[in-house]
Amino acid sequence: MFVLVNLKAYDVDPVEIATAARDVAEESGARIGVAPQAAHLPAVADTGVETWAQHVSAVEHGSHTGSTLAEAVADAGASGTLINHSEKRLKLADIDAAMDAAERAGLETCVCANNPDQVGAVAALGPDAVAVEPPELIGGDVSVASADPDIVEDAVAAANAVDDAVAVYCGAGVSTGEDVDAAGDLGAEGVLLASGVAKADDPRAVLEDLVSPL
Ligand SMILES: O=C[C@H](O)COP(=O)(O)O
Repeated sequence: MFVLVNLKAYDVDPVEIATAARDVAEESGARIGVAPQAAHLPAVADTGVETWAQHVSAVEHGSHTGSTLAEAVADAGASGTLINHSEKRLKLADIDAAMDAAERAGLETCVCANNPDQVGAVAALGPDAVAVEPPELIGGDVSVASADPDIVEDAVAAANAVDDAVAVYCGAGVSTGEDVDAAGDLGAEGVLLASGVAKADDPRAVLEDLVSPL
């Protein structure tokens, strides 16, 4: 199971969380990634943790002020990127172009989707992974695996029907090892989470708990 921690725009110390994630990954052998703000990518990558971008734009080098260029993200130390997060949604054509940009830059891709139908649609574009996240559960206290297990199983089925090489992650409300375990039981190969770590008093303890069943 991959545990991918998205720091969104939370008021956190990204290096402190990245350092904790690196240590917990090393101690447990679990795969943990951290996706900070784009400006924090180099500092987070310098800790040695697996570093992801939260977004890349559907652009190449050129006159694209304000964009997040995939090549710049890779130069900053990221090895992967989220695309189409529920809080940064794109049109299908732009998801496709952002994936092209990520692949051009050598970034692993995880395309987010709200439901199994969208999972099937974006799986057809050939990302490395898709992450299903019901928007109404994002930021809440109840894990998607408990609140809506069917959506995870249906997302796995939808992705497999299109391309069984595409890994399926799930997210929203994940904050404990029990949640990670339940997600795995439903067929997910990873979890995408944010507030459970970013808003915790002790992020390292949460990370330790998250990987405890792995
Ligand atoms: O990127 C992470 C997801 O939106 C889940 O966020 P959450 O763990 O705060 O529910």
